[in-house]
Amino acid sequence: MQSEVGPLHTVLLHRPGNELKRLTPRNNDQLLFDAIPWVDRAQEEHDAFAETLRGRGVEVLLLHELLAETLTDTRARAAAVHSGVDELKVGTDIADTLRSHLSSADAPALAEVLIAGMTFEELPASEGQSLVRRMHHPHDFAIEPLPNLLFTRDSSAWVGDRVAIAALAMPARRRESALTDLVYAYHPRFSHCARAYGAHSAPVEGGDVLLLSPGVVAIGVGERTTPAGAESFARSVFADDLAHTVLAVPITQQRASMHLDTVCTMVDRDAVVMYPAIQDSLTAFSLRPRDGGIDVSGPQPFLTAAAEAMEIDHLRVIDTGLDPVTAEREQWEDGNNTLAVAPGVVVAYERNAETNARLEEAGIEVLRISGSELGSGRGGPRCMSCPIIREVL
Ligand SMILES: NC(=O)NCCC[C@H](N)C(=O)O
Repeated sequence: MQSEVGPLHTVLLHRPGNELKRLTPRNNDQLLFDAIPWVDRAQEEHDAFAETLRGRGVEVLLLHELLAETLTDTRARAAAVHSGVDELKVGTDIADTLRSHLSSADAPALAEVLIAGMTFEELPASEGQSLVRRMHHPHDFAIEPLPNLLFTRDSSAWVGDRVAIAALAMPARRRESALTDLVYAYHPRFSHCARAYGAHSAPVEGGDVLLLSPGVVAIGVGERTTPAGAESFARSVFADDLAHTVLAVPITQQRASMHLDTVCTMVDRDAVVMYPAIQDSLTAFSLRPRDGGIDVSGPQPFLTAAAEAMEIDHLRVIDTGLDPVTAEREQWEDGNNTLAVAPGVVVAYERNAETNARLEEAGIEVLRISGSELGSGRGGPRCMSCPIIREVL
């Protein structure tokens, strides 16, 4: 994977399932959703998203299916049971009960529990009633559900022929990368894939990683990816010879711009769609390998640093030309979060009518999908997809 826009060959999605049914007005903030999605409709929207990609010749892999296949491997099962049970949270008695329950579940059932979680009420009956079980509300989670698994972009990201397992910043999402890690480690399809970064490193989330051109990676640093994460990610891609320049891009630490791809995504070889409010203020530090270390220069304007590193005259910005209120509304609804399936062809939420119209005026083909329910987790087509293979441009 060397770019954001090379013809998309294979992508990893997660069709939302029962984990979304765990969301309530009491837990949605902690689980990073802004509303309570209508699950059947979210699934329909997601199916239509997958069909749009298949219609363009893209091979769609579904994470739940891959995980169930992975868990037929006994080593993967052992690691999965280990990662699913938090002994500090449930105490030793329940941890033992849970481990033996999960160890005896078949692969699809185990995959389902690891994704949808388990409440104390759903725990298998055991002898006696431990203090932990008696003091927890029956609807509290013994295993937390993973509703944000839908956003496959964030828990792993491919750079070149290597996969980076993200180190996720938010507690509600940390367990996601344990599952993607298992799939890449034990699923036969990935048995030969090499790693670029590890889940036990400083926080880096895939939504912050943009492959601007072969050898040039931009990393947003803000609410999720930390400066230390960007630095160690750069060290890792330099060591593996996957990049010659990493741009570390400070973004505002707030929910509306939680990842770099919420304000800027590539729509063509030399073009981005960008939230107008940040266009002039976005900056970047340029990191390059030097003498076994890292040389840091800047900061300079992001567009200048990007064009220089990409060796192009300038990076075209699709000037969405929106009034500030419309721009803010459409940015919040992931108007800037497009997924390119080929240079100049992107998938976007239909609701961002004005941004999409401006993309089309600039010559970009827009494949519209509906996302009224999918968007309640605050993520668009790019967030909901992890490209695995793109053709080289
Ligand atoms: N790349 C992205 O921007 N992903 C969207 C993640 C949304 C999710 N609810 C989160 O807060 O992490």
